[in-house]
Amino acid sequence: MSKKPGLTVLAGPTAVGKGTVSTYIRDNYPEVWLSVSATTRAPRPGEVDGVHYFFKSKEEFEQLIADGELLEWAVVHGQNTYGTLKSTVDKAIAEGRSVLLEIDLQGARQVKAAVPDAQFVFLAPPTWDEMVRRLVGRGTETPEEQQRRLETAKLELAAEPEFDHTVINDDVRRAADELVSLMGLTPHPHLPEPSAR
Ligand SMILES: Nc1nc2c(ncn2[C@@H]2O[C@H](COP(=O)(O)OP(=O)(O)O)[C@@H](O)[C@H]2O)c(=O)[nH]1
Ligand SMILES: Nc1ncnc2c1ncn2[C@@H]1O[C@H](COP(=O)(O)OP(=O)(O)O)[C@@H](O)[C@H]1O
Repeated sequence: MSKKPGLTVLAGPTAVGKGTVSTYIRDNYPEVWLSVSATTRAPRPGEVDGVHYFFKSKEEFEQLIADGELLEWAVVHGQNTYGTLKSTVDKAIAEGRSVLLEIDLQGARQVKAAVPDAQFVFLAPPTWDEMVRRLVGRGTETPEEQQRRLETAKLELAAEPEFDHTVINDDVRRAADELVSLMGLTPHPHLPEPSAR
C-alpha cells in the first residue's frame, strides 16, 4: 500500500526521463503542484522566470541558503546549484495540493532527513543501454559531459533501495499513471501522447 502523502519526491539517474514524466504530470494533472526550483543556471531561450525555474545569481542563492529559505539544495553535475524553496512547498501543501519535487539524489536525501513522512519514488530506466540512448539522443551534453553523467548514474542507481518505490520509465504515460497512483490520485483515462521536451 502506498501512503497518501502531501509531498512526493521523484529522483533517478541522468536522462531517465524525470523531467519528461514530471512535466507530463504537471500538464495533465492540475491537482498536482510541481515545485519550481531556484537555480544559478542561466535561463535558456524560452525559459520563463518563476515558471521553469527561479533564476538566481550566485549571491542571491547564497542569501537564500543563509536565510534558511531552502528545504534542500545541491550542486548538480558539478555545475549549477539547484534548490527547493520552503515557502512555496509549504503554501501548496497548506492549500491541500499534492506536491511533487523533481530533484537530484543529494536533494532527495536532504528531504528525507527533513520530512521523513514524505514519499520517495525512484524513476529507473528499463535498461542501462536505454538510459545511455536517451542521454545521447537528447543531445544536450558533450560526449565528455555524457561520460561524467554516466559515472554519476552508477552511484545514483545504487541508491534505489533508499526509496519507498521504484517506477520504471518504459513509457511516459504508463510511468506517469503509476506515479500519480502512488500519490493517491486516480490516473486520468485517455490522456494525450506526451510531446517531446
Ligand atoms: N537538489 C535539487 N536538484 C534539482 C532541483 N531542481 C532540479 N534539480 C536537478 O538538477 C538536474 C537538472 O539537470 P539538467 O539535466 O541540466 O536539467 P535542467 O537544468 O533542468 O535543464 C536534474 O538532475 C534535476 O533533478 C532542486 O531544486 N534541487
Ligand atoms: N519513456 C520514454 N521513452 C523514450 N524516451 C524517453 C522516455 N522518457 C523520456 N525520454 C527521452 O529521454 C531523454 C531524457 O529525458 P529527460 O526528461 O530530459 O531526462 P532527465 O530529466 O531525467 O534528465 C529526452 O530526450 C526524452 O524525450
